[in-house]
Amino acid sequence: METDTITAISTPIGEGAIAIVRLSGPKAISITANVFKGKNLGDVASHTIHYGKIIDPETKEVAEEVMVSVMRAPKTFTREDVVEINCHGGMVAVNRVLEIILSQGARLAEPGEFTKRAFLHGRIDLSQAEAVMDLIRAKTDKAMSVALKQMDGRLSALIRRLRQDLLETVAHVEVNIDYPEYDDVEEMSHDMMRTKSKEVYKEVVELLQVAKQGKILREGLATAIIGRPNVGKSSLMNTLVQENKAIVTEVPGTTRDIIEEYVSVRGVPLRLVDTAGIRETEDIVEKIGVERSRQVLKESDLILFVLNYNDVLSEEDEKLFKAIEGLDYIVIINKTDLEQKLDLDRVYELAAEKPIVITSLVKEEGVNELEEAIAKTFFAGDIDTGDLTYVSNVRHIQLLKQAKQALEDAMEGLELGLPLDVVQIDVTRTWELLGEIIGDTASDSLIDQLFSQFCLGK
Ligand SMILES: Nc1nc2c(c(=O)[nH]1)N(C=O)[C@@H](CNc1ccc(C(=O)N[C@@H](CCC(=O)O)C(=O)O)cc1)CN2
Ligand SMILES: Nc1nc2c(ncn2[C@@H]2O[C@H](COP(=O)(O)OP(=O)(O)OP(=O)(O)O)[C@@H](O)[C@H]2O)c(=O)[nH]1
Repeated sequence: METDTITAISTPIGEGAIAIVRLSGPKAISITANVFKGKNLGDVASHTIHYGKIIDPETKEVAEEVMVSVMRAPKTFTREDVVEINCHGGMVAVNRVLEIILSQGARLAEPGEFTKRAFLHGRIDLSQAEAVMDLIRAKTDKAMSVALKQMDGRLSALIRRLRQDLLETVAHVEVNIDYPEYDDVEEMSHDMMRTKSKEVYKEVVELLQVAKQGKILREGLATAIIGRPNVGKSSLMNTLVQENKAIVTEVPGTTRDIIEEYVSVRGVPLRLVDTAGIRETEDIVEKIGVERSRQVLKESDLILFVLNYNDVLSEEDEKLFKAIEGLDYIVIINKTDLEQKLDLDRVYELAAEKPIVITSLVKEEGVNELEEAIAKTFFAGDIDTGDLTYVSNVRHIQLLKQAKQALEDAMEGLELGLPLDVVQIDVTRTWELLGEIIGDTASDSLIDQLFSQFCLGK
């Protein structure tokens, strides 16, 4: 059965200068040629662009004035024939072209289907495809550089090398199982398995060590600003936003509007989530109690707890300290331009080892110190996306954790002197888990699910 030719609008919905209808598949060129008035697209060289008009096959009228790019397999995004019709921006014109293309036998692409074809045809692996999505969603420079490196195949190359090592070990052991009469082979295999497992283990642990940072760079730290009424929470939010504004996204929620402000503090993306829920944290403890407040606040990666220098420590403040015990938080003592009423000794006692920053937001004092404290909470020193391979995707982190466990099992088995064919099960399992990251051992349903999260037209 011939592969379908798929099509979609690959530019964002709404008005723009130009909008692109993309086609991929064996009939991409002939379908377009059927409705294109201009050069015969069947004859043009690959990777060339042509001016012409799209003709409505029913009315024979000109539907759009366009530029058409023709790219022939296999050197294309999907490794199939690809055509891109550049239309005038505006939804009516592009939709009309899309409908005409659909009427000629192309089918509407599913979300992520172009990228999925690139994956199925081996141009990119699964982790690279996921990085394409990350790149689109990147909110800060650092997040983008992590995604670009993953797209480049850096993580893939590392994973492939580890899998190759494991495979060789397993192959070695297989030989041993086939020829059990040679004692020294048994011992050699044992040693090799131990050495290799340890080596791979070390690299998996290293990947996981920076993964927390990778995830932060990719998703941003969900940050809550809490404190009693009037302590300066909004002022703090405004200060951080004005100084570090990255991108504002308004996500119209179904029940209520959530406004997310992304700020980049020394390269650390903070997602300041300003929801009704979090704004209410001022009296959240009163309303729902310490334990439940804690459950709510646990959703945040970072809590900025603001206190008033000009007011005594209240029972409410003490309760808030209880609610955030053990979470990542920074205490901000604000309004230091006013008279001291706050019992600082008590604050230091309650905050224990957590960073405390003194600010006067009206005077713009202490903001630098606060930014430094934020950066230091998650990254020792400056963030360097240079040489490290950051795993940032939750799915990859999950798989690496499982691989780490399987390797621990293997190493324990070796210590206990279990037979090699038993230990080998754990090593093979590690090999499979790592393969899932790049898609070599991923199931069809997982692949479908991952690509369906992509945007339409990508
Ligand atoms: N117009 C347009 N712009 C775009 C894209 C696109 O599909 N169309 N891209 C879509 O994301 C991105 C570019 N990514 C691409 C990645 C690979 C190939 C590609 O054809 N690769 C071939 C060979 C390339 C060559 O060496 O000539 C290959 O790897 O075999 C094309 C685009 C961003 N800009
Ligand atoms: N003197 C002084 N006033 C400040 C400082 N920071 C904020 N304020 C003032 O304190 C008042 C309350 O500040 P907000 O930022 O609205 O405080 P909030 O915690 O968001 O208040 P609620 O929304 O009521 O919970 C405003 O009048 C601010 O101008 C400061 O460092 N010194």
